[in-house]
Amino acid sequence: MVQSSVLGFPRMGANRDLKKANEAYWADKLSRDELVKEAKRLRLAHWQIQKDAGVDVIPSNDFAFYDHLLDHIQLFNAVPERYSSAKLDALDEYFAMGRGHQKDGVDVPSLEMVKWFDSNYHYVKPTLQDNQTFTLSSDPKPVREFLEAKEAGIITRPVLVGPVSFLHLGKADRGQSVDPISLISKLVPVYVELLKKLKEAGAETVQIDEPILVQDLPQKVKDAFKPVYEALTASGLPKLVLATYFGDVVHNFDVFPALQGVSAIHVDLVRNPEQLEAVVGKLGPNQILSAGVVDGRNIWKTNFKRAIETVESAIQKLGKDRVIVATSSSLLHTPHSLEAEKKLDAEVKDWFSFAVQKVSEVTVIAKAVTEGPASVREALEANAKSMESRATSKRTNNKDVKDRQAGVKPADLERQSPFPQRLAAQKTHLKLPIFPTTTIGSFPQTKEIRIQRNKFTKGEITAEEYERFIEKEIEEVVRIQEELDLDVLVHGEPERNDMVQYFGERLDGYSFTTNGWVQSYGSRCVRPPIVVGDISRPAAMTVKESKYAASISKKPMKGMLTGPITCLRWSFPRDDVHQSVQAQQLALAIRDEVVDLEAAGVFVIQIDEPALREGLPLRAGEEREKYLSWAVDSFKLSAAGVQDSTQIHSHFCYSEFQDFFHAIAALDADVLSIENSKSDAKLLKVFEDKEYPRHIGPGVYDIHSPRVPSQQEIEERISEMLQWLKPEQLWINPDCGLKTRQWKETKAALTNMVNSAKSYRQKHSA
Ligand SMILES: CN1c2c(nc(N)[nH]c2=O)NC[C@@H]1CNc1ccc(C(=O)N[C@@H](CCC(=O)N[C@@H](CCC(=O)N[C@@H](CCC(=O)O)C(=O)O)C(=O)O)C(=O)O)cc1
Ligand SMILES: N[C@@H](CCS)C(=O)O
Ligand SMILES: [Zn+2]
Repeated sequence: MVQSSVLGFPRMGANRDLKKANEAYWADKLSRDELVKEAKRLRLAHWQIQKDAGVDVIPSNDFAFYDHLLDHIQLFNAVPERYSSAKLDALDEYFAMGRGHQKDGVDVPSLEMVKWFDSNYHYVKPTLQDNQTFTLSSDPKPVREFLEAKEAGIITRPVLVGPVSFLHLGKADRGQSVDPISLISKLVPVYVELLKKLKEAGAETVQIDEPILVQDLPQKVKDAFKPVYEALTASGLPKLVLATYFGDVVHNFDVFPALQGVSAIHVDLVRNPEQLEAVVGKLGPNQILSAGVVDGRNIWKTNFKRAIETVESAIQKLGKDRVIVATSSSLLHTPHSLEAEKKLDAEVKDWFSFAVQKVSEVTVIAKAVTEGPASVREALEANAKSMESRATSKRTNNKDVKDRQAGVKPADLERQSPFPQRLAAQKTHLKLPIFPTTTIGSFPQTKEIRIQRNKFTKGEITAEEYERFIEKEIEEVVRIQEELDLDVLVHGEPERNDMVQYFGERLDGYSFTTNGWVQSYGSRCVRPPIVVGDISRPAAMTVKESKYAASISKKPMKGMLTGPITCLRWSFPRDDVHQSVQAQQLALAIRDEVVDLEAAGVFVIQIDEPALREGLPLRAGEEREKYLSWAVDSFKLSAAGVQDSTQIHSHFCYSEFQDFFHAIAALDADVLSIENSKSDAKLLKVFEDKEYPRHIGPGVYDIHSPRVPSQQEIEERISEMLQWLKPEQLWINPDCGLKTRQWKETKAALTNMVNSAKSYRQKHSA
């Protein structure tokens, strides 16, 4: 019999229940016990969904209050001393690492959070010390949750992040120089102890994720697999299913001999179906293939015919007992259920499948290959109809869009003049001081803003009433920025539910959901819009708000747009057309918006591209360069329609730009704002080394945490930056937008930031 399996289920619940519970707990509106109870309810509900659908292998320990890497940090007592010494309750210590803690005399910033591979999910980086030790927590979460499911009558397969990935995805703490992988021999005994405890609890099999196997790995990391998996596959421990996802493992086949002891290897056959044959050829004589054929990263219905063919071809070589049908990755990256979508157009709804539906898909495919297609004939016929409907839909063939794309010329990608001329024109036009201050766009999205938007969406207030409310918000944000004495103002983005969803809702070729939430980090969720056809802009999207904001202040107003790559990456893209085509369609739509903003009197325009980096193919090489070429072209096409005197900003909220610096430089943006407050300022050295000529605002404080940075702290940060950047180049801004913050901390932090800039201006003129 071919088993069906799910690698992980979304944690938030049908109605973002976990987000609501976490946030209520943080606001002292929910007790610890109530939060714990709610988490248990969600876990049980999610296991039950999978059990009811008939999934054979159901995961546990895929739940996390905040993030699963953070769970492992606490599980192995790899908690940096600044948190453990605060003597907080275990749950509060956990949240302190995730989001910082500034209460009752304890003041600790959060640990660094970075993108989970090429997804829009963020994980907390294991942050390691030179004298790092690991011990197993006294009440290990994976065991606790396994027993919880068992008590409910569900035997699960616990999921762990593997030790090699845990360390390789980590880093040395600030001021430490430890090479994370050198700690492997200290960590492995803790995994062994944990596996023993899981076995004692009744876990026969454990899923151990080693997703780094899809990346290029240094030899020493590859070498670590052998001793690790010898130890973890010793007798008396549960069987291991080693899971990889988001790429192919063929380039790491030299590691496979080290994995001979694991009972199964999971590979992503949605992303890289071509690896199937090679992987099958590399399996040991009894090893099982877990075939990831149901996409954990997108919302399209699985093409059953294609998936069944893939699984059948594995069965032909391995036999039915050595193949498992699985999701390609955890379903963490998909919304909970399509059932909640009452407003979706019926045509496109028929093309989609969210987590709950995907769970059923794995069971249908497993049944089809076990008992034959006749056993699921109805499901196969319905699926074939959906595939046919999508392939022949009018939505995907917009002649006007295609004609415009065909007419794009190389000159459309270039600004009128090189940077020095533009800079001169912008100086005259904008008259900014040295160390100019600005923010990244959004200001706090208060409860009141969300309530009003909700009322508008439900038709409880009119468009006019909502517009008036937004104008009032903009006016207030502008006044506050004037009081703070910022130099380049923003309108605050109060009208935007999300920086991508907002644009998706205004562009033709997109569909959007009412409840299709996906966790981005911690309690924060996004509702990615879905690209269902060719994209075009039926009308201006942001001009009204930016024009209004510009009209009520004498200071320069920065217009705020989301760039083509970010719009694409943070949407669910089409899988029937290359992403470069979708990006160019988006670029043309945004170009029109940029030109309209300039015509409306907005002469500083920021085109955010925070997703540019996460789109990088995971391995270096030709694919990466191809991606960067079309991605950079899309950005340039979106930005180049303006005069020299109009200043184009771009924003990236990450600091890992070394490996594609040439692409950042090629964007030719006049000003870049980047995340930097939580990384080593010496990362900025690359700007000096490469003699980067344009202006840069490395974030001077972290916006993910409610913590207020002191003026001294910000000045120290600026001083570090000035080791690598020229004063004339440096802008002073936070790491990212302020939408997740409260006003109180926002004003306090920006006051300190503006004062720091002023202090530097004085030092500079002295
Ligand atoms: C900058 N980042 C973004 C990423 N991806 C995006 N798509 N967008 C981003 O901004 N990736 C990287 C980073 C970090 N990520 C995030 C992600 C999400 C948030 C965030 O603040 N999310 C909000 C939801 C935002 C939103 O869409 N809000 C809507 C709906 C609000 C709502 O919940 N309404 C209620 C009713 C009103 C009420 O009573 O409150 C409801 O529907 O029940 C809106 O504003 O209209 C979140 O809350 O998680 C930040 C950074
Ligand atoms: N302009 C956006 C960028 C986020 S990456 C904001 O400020 O929220
Ligand atoms: Zn950002």
